[in-house]
Amino acid sequence: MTDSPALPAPWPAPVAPGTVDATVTVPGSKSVTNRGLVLAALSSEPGWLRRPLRSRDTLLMAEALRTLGVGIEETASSSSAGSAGADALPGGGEAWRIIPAGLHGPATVDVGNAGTVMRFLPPVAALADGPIRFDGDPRSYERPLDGVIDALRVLGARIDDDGRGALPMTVFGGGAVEGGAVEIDASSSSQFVSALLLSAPRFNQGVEVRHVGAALPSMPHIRMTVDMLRSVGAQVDTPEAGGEPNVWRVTPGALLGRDLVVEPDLSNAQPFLAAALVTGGRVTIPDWPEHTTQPGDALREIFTAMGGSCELTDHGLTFTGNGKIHGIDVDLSEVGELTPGIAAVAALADSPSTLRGVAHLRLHETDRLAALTKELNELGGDVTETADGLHIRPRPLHGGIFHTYEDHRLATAAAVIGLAVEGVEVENVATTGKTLPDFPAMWTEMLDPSAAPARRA
Ligand SMILES: O=C(O)C1=C[C@@H](OP(=O)(O)O)[C@@H](O)[C@H](O)C1
Ligand SMILES: C=C(OP(=O)(O)O)C(=O)O
Repeated sequence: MTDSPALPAPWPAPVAPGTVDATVTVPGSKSVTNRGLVLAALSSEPGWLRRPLRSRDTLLMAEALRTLGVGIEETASSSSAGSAGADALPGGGEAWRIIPAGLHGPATVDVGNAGTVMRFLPPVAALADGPIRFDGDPRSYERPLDGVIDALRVLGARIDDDGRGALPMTVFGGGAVEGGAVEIDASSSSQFVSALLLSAPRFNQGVEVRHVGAALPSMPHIRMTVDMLRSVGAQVDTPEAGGEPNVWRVTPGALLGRDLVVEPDLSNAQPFLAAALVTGGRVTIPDWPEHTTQPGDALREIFTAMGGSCELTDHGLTFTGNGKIHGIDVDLSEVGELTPGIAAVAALADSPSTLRGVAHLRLHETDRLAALTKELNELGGDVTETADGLHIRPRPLHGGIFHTYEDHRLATAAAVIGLAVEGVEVENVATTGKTLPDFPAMWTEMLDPSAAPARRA
């Protein structure tokens, strides 16, 4: 948890020159893009992903699928336009055309530090032919994967790991997975459940996943998995649809190639909405979906409870701050990825906050509870870790380096603090590239909309 000498100079987080008044177009959802890629790769016909997120996590997913034999091509705006060639991924066509093919090894998958890649792809690899090695950033070795590894073994896959139930590992794909019933403890990550459900239509017997153990976090992300599976023709039984609690069933069957438009990433909208709250200004996020399974939608309620108001219109979601920020006592277990941004706002509030239900954040990109506590306290804050969250007592803060631990959401949280506190410097702001590569420029543009043309020129 120290500075790396190789890192560039920290980014001076700009203090808000006044009340923010901006419209911020947020790129596509990481969670939708990576599910869309996996489902399209497993389909029986080509599909489209429009306005996909292009960030480290999604490019790693695309690259891994290509390594396994899937075609992913950059295209212009419509399906009648020709492909720009398979090597154009990181740049910017408007859509990806995904052409499923026989999945095969030998291959090596770099998961980076992407939970979606390290959890969603091993079941895909088990369906492939040949050995597929999984490796990633040092932190990926520490993030839990046992639920996926153990379940795949029960369902008929062969996996060699070093016995810790974590990366690095090799999946020896046998070209098919028998599937069937399996019990897992997914209390450390909902992504275990999502991972098994996403590939299950291709298992010989489909799957019945039963979660046993402490409460499951991030339920909206499991609903997102179920909705997206159904949208490509899969049959899924869920607890919500009158089934047994904590049991999901997927019937084997072919998946359809679809044309999917990716919603903006509502969790990445968070720092911009927070800017309206913190400065008493107004921020509009275009294309905010009326109905969504994204956890970021909960910000409408959470940030309204902390001050200000929001309105969803044809123009998008407009959040208007009123110059006051109130503390909050809230269970974030369903929306854990919002915790760093809520903690930042809470540190600037007029009363204490308690953020609960997020013990599993200790196993995210970094130990988020420890990192938030340390970094906010080093700026003069008064934050204590609880068994399952944070207690935040606002204090006058001062400037200093905010370390980010290769965690995109720590970096964006620091930028929110910097709006109100002079001299906050964000270490390794480039780590926002995990899900939002353009963050520093978007932030500057939000504070000074006249900067927009220069950036685009
Ligand atoms: O399935 C997904 O896309 C995600 C599920 C959640 O993971 P956990 O359940 O591990 O918190 C969330 O925090 C992560 O950012 C994305
Ligand atoms: C926890 C997160 O990511 P991952 O998909 O790597 O789990 C996150 O984006 O907040």
